[in-house]
Order: sequence, then C-alpha cells, then structure tokens
Amino acid sequence: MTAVPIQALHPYEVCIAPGLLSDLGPRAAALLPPRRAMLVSDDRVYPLYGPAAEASLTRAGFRVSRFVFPHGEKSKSLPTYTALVQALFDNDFTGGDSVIALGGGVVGDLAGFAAATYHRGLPYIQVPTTLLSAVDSSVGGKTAVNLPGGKNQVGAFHQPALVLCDPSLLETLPPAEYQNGCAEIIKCALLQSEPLFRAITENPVSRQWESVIAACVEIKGDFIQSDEFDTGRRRLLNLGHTVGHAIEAVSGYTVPHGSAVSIGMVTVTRAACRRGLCAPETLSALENLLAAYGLPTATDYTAQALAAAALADKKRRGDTLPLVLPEAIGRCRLEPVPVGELPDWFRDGGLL
Ligand SMILES: NC(=O)c1ccc[n+]([C@@H]2O[C@H](COP(=O)([O-])OP(=O)(O)OC[C@H]3O[C@@H](n4cnc5c(N)ncnc54)[C@H](O)[C@@H]3O)[C@@H](O)[C@H]2O)c1
Ligand SMILES: O=C(O)C(=O)C[C@@H](O)[C@H](O)[C@H](O)COP(=O)(O)O
Ligand SMILES: [Zn+2]
Repeated sequence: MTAVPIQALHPYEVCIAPGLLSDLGPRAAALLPPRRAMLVSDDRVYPLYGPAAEASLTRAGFRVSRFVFPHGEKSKSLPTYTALVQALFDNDFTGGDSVIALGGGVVGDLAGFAAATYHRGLPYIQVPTTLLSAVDSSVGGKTAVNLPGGKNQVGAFHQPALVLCDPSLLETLPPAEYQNGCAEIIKCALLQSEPLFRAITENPVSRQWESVIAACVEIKGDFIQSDEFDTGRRRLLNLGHTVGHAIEAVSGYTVPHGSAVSIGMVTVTRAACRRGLCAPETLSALENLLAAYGLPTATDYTAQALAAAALADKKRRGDTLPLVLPEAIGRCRLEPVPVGELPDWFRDGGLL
C-alpha cells in the first residue's frame, strides 16, 4: 500500500491500494468514534460499491444511514445540499458522527460541504471512485456546491480525516470518465512535473494507476502544505480552470469538469505562446498529449461570453483576475490580468 501524508492544519493520510474498500470500516473506526455514519453516494456508484462499504462500516461498529442522489454535476447544488443536511438532522446526527463520501468529485465536494457545515463540522472520509477524484478532488479539503451561474460558489475548507483510495474501483469507469480524470493528471504534470508528463506520454495512465495517483497526490499535497487556504501558491492548481469553470457554467453544467479544464489548459497555453511567454514546443506537447487521451481542445463558446462568466471566478480581486500561464512543461506562473483584457487573452488562446 502507498500512504501519502498530507501536512495540513489537521494532517491525514491518502491510502492507495487495490482492495482497500473492504478495509473501510476498521480504518474509519481507528480514526473516528464508531457511532453513526452517513454514507453519501450517487445512483450510479451506490449499486456498484455501496453495499460493500456499508457492510465494512457495520462490521466495524458504525450505524450506517444512506443518502443517494442522482448522478451528475447538476446535483452539486444547494437543493441537494439542503436535502443532505436535512437527512443528517432527521437521522439525529450529532457532533463526532461521521460522513463517508463514496463517489467521484461531485459526491466528495457535496458530502464534504455538508460535513463542513452541519453542526459546524463533522469528520468525513473520502472514498474516491473516479480517476479525477482519486488524483485531485478527494485531497485538499476544498468542498463546495455550484450556483446556476457559477462553479463552486458556496463552499468551505474542510480536510477529510482520511482518503481511502482503492484503484480497483476504477475498473468500472466509463471511458469518458477515465478521460476526464486524465485532464487533471495532465494539469498536474504541466504545472509541476516534467517526469510525470513524460511518464504519461510514454505509457497510458491505466497501466500505472497506483504510481500516477500517488504522484499527483504528492504534488497536490505540496501545494496544500504551503498554502492550505488558497491565498497564493495553491492558486496554481487552478491551471485551465478560469476558462474551464466558465465553460461549465455557460453550458449549464453539461460539459464535464475534466473536458472543460482540458480546453482551458490549451487556451491559456496558446495565449502564453502567442505572447512569447512559452515555447511553441510546450504548446504542441500539450496538444498532442490531450489528443492522445481523447480530450477536447476547442469550444464554440466565445471569448466574450467566457470572459463574462469568468468574473465569477473566486481568484478575482476587484478588477484583476490571475491567469495561470504555462512557461514550460512542469513550470507555470500566475499573471494578474485586468478583467477588461480577458477577452483579448482568450482570443489569443484561440477562442472565437
Ligand atoms: N475539491 C476539489 O479539489 C476538486 C478538484 C477537482 C474537481 N473537483 C470537482 O469534481 C467534480 C467532477 O468530479 P468527477 O469527474 O469525479 O465527476 P462525478 O462525480 O460526476 O463522476 C462522474 C460520473 O462517473 C460515475 N462514476 C463514479 N465512479 C464510478 C465508478 N467507479 N464506476 C462507474 N461509474 C462511476 C458517476 O456516477 C458520474 O456519473 C466537479 O464538480 C469538480 O468541480 C473538485
Ligand atoms: O485544490 C485546488 O486548489 C484546486 O484548484 C483543484 C482544482 O482541480 C479543483 O477543480 C478545485 O475545485 C477548483 O477550485 P476553485 O477554488 O476554483 O473552486
Ligand atoms: Zn479541477
């Protein structure tokens, strides 16, 4: 098993090994009082892995309740959040009782936000079941729901007590969800690791689950350790997300997060290249890698429309929004851009 320590204010481990799901109960009981646990999942994941998770928790002494909601980004919303905290209340959850997020990033962000806010904070455990949630969203304590006009607009920082990652759960992932996860892996490599970029160029991610997940978690852990509350360096993890989140919002949350981030990464890299801030080889290496993983690199949404939607970005301070710009594979920087200049940047990035 690989165990990656996350050195946050409340430190915890990301445990990665096939078969770990059956160990959920004992590992949870070692960290949390084995009282009540709310298993939160969506209606695609629960039938696959919910009963095994519940059985393991029950054997370890937890009294398990269940909240299962319709899959998809549209459920990462205030109405679903309200229903979840109401379920905690109706089932008499009190301080020290726990929440278990079994699913992808939608489940994790929603369950984490309920755990952060119900009774001003319950402990929770992340059990990621998508590649995207294994490499990114289950780690770092960003929890949130969307508003109709903006991504992750209502949220809190709340670190999990444990991330239990069982890569064998990824075997049932549809190909499109595998691709979405690869977008965040490519982000991580473009941002911080030329060796990871090379490794996933030479061998498909699917042949190296455990090592790729551990590599991404270690990189993310380093950003969290240095800037847990996203006031500076951690904002680099938003590479591709300024445009990506705007695409998600204007599409009414029909374009998946990974695909949107893929388009966002190419846009900022093209813009950086056009303005002489990165070499054309960096852009072509990125475009080739995204294409090799079947990820999109273009959109019909206009620069003007996406610049307007990007005003909702939480990185914005007044009239300035920092863009994350690649300088080379494994190196990026934050560039403060006046919001009035965003459409030009996006046009330089190839948008209409
Ligand atoms: N908190 C963070 O730091 C962070 C980081 C990155 C992304 N996110 C958020 O994560 C969300 C995207 O997460 P996602 O891509 O995991 O989406 P998701 O949770 O919607 O999962 C994608 C689809 O895969 C299905 N699925 C999940 N696991 C499966 C499995 N093992 N087998 C078969 N089907 C399975 C789900 O039911 C869903 O239909 C976005 O809301 C994004 O904003 C958050
Ligand atoms: O953990 C982070 O920090 C990230 O930025 C990771 C992103 O991949 C993730 O999509 C995150 O939810 C975006 O955060 P936000 O602060 O822009 O909502
Ligand atoms: Zn993301």
